[in-house]
Amino acid sequence: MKLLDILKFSEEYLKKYSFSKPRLESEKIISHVLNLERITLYAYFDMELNLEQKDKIKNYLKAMARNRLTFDELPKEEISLVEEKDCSSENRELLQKSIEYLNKNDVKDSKLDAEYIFAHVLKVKRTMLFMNLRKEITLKEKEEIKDLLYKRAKEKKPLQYLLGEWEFYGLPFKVDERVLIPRADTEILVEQCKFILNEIDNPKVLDIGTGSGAISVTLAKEIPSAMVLGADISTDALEVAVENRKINNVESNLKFIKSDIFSNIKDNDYDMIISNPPYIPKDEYEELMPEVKQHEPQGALTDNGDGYYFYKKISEESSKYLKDKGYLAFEVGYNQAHEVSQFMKKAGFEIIAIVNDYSGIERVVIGRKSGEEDVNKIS
Ligand SMILES: C[S@@+](CC[C@H](N)C(=O)[O-])C[C@H]1O[C@@H](n2cnc3c(N)ncnc32)[C@H](O)[C@@H]1O
Repeated sequence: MKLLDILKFSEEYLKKYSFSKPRLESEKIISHVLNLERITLYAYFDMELNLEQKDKIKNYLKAMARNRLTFDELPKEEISLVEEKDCSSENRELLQKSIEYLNKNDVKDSKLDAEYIFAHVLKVKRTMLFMNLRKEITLKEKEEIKDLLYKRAKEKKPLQYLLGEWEFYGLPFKVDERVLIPRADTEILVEQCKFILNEIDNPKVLDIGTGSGAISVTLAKEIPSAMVLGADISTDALEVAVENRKINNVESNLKFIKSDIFSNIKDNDYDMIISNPPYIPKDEYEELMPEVKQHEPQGALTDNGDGYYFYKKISEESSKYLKDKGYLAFEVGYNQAHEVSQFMKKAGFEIIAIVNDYSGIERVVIGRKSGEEDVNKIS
């Protein structure tokens, strides 16, 4: 398109919006974009405009029409919006190449992971990424993206550790290699426990193997009247849990304690004991994908045995720490629900719910301690 054509187009456009001097306004826009004196424009009528110049002129026209303002009246913010180089296509291409790189390196959710990495570096929400691709990605940001992509593709570092944070039950959690990454399955455990705890006045809850504090923090946040104690054998994990307590502002009703299962637990009046313990059998642990095996803490994943050590131990000892009719709630691994229920029944718990996860796998087992009367009946 030649300069004269764009001048005519611009004049017609402004006429449609009833601008009083459409020709003059058009000349002002064009001379500004081409960095020419307005009175010399006629000498360049045959000049071909490039795509960027044409886009800029059109964007000025749109801004003037939208705001009902002349070129001289446009506010600074509108001008900088138009002047900003639109890097969308360049940035989309970079994103696409990044997805392909992750794909080639066997990263399963390559598209999602690349989008999360871009959003993290550009400091925007992933859902808002595409609206934020106009701006130029700086060299420093590109280097950061490259580094994260490499770690994800070659070192198989989980996305959550790369980002340093992850959402659980809609709440923000700091995560790093000191703790297990909170899983969506565990949200089902939290949801079920919440239903029960909401029916109890000022419930007292113990979370064994608290890790990042995902379960403890969420329950303390969701049920402000609850008093929650999160226990873990790992000092490293407890440090992260303390940070997450602060991030989520639940310091008043959540405490943490270092404890080897019940070794440091003193109170015997809990309304509920919850645990998502290490439940992967040793032989299955060896087969885990590199993301999990090489990066997540081994002590959070496996009991180095048949996978039932913690269920058995916690079931046997929980009664001492629970009120009568108190609850014991477990997250369980694939095919473990039946065996875990047996341990719980043997220890005097009535199974009140077995809940499936989103894939239809039995994921949560909840039991209730028999009251004194029931215990008498059994004995
Ligand atoms: C599967 S992770 C669960 C983490 C967190 N509760 C969650 O659901 O995301 C198990 C946790 O149990 C802890 N753990 C392992 N052995 C333990 C023990 N003997 N006593 C207490 N906690 C233990 C690990 O350090 C780890 O944080």
